[in-house]
Amino acid sequence: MRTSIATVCLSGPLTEKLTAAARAGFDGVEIFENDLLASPLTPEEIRARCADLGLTIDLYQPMRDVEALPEAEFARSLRRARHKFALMRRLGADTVLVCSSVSPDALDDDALAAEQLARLASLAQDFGIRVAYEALAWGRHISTWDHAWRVVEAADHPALGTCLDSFHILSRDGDPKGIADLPGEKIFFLQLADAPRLAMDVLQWSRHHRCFPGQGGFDVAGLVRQVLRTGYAGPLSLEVFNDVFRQADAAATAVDAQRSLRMLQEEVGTAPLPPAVVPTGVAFAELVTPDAQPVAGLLGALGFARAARHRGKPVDLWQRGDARVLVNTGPAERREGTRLAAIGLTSPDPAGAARRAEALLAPVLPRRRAPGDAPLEAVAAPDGTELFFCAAPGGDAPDWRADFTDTAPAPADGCRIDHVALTQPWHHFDEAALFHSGVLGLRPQASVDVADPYGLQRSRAVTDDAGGVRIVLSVGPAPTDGTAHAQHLALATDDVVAAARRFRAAGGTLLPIPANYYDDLAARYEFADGELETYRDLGILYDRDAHGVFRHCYTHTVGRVFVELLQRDGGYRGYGAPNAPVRLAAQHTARGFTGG
Ligand SMILES: O=C(O)c1ccc(O)c(O)c1
Ligand SMILES: [Mg+2]
Repeated sequence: MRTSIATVCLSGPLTEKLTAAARAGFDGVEIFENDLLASPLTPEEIRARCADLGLTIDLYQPMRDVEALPEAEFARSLRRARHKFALMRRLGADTVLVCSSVSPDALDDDALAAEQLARLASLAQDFGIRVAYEALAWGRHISTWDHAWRVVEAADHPALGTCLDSFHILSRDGDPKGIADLPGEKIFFLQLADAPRLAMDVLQWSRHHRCFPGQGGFDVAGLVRQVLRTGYAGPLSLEVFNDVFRQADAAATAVDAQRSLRMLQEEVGTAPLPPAVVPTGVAFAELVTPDAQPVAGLLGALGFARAARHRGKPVDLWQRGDARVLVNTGPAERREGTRLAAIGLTSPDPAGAARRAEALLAPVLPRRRAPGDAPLEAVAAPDGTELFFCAAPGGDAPDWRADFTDTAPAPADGCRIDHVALTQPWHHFDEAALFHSGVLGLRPQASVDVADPYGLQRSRAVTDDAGGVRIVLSVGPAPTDGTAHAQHLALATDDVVAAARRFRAAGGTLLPIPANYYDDLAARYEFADGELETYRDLGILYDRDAHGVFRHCYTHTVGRVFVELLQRDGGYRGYGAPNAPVRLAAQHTARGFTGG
């Protein structure tokens, strides 16, 4: 199906919005009146620009407070409309959106609304224009899709149809079932938006918190399926009012938007995608650093050994048990300090995983192959993290480890990468969750808010069902210090107490946790003799859920990166979220002597 996006979704001047929409692969746009009013281009120039970019203007909007008015006022509506229709001819737009009146002067009179909308449609018809009537969820008298439809049906004018907007329908818990019975040719337009479930005034919710389908809590696909049953043949158009998108880079937002529509189309069956290939494990995490020494110190104290060296690049493989960390000191990587730059994901079908990623607009990375290197497929996540799709060892596909030589034995124990936590740039959070779930086929978990001493941190994990891959995405308060950019690598061990002691004995610094935390723990849980004292001594944090127990502690930070040592017992599923405020505060306190 054709895809369209409202200019209100994107930041910047109109021309930048149009360029971003076209580059991301949209077929058309809805032009918001304010974007046109603020543009130095004439309507003819805007029309030409759209044509050059291969975009159609699918909708012009909105006209407000038009219908169910006393006659003298309605005459003024018609006068306004005549101007707008003349403008639309210059633009080359043939559908106008009229939203249900919010005017205190509007009368609660469906027959009058129908009669006046028919007169408006007659005028529109003279200009070759169609009127799409939409119920705003906060409309004064008409606020539901079925009410708007009844008025359109009563008006019975060929140039009058309805516009369905998923936000207005689903925010009111409207039942979209009856939509399938509408005549498809009378649905003149379909606007799509998702939103998180929030208990707030519906107008504020709509104007500030809409998001792209798949990023909120609405069943947008269910609604689209109903609409498709009618034979609706117009575009799928995104109309998202969102405070973050208004400020974010338009090009990235447009890609995020198009990705969400592609996933939606896959879900409703109108445009298939290469199937998701869910990764089964973390093959490696890659740190890039200008200075190998502090990283080697950290990994060495954690019990890792340098197990191999890349044949052609300054990259070392450090390993402990099943946890593998690449340390890259290549010259091109040195500018940004120590950071977690890449994740290798074990994939049952690396080429298939890359095909899906590409179909979902992930930038495909050059393979940067030296002669003889394993041809690794790689794409970039929205935050720039490189994701490598690695074949499982022992199969037919090339093994990334074949590129490494000087192999030495690594300590064999139960250590593995439990999760990788990546702080997202603030405007990429929803995009990141959609990317990791849609592109990688990982399941998004509930979003949690955690208090940081200087703001609020939101975080959300995406995981495979078996727990082989867990990526924790978070977005923090405005960057005031290093904690806002922090990334971490969480290592699961069979004995976190032993791992913490070993780390400290080897010269590592564990994040000190305030005594008050342990006094509170003592109040909440019963511990065996000496247990709590051990945790207090090592800075180990403790949590329980319905399944089991979680114990974890944190190392000092190198560059942007720190390591969490953890032990999951009895099938504990979370990440110790109740402890996160204490950890964040401790990291703020500790910075300065961490060497970060
Ligand atoms: O918030 C509004 O006013 C508004 C305007 C036009 C729309 O299509 C819409 O869904 C909302
Ligand atoms: Mg709308």
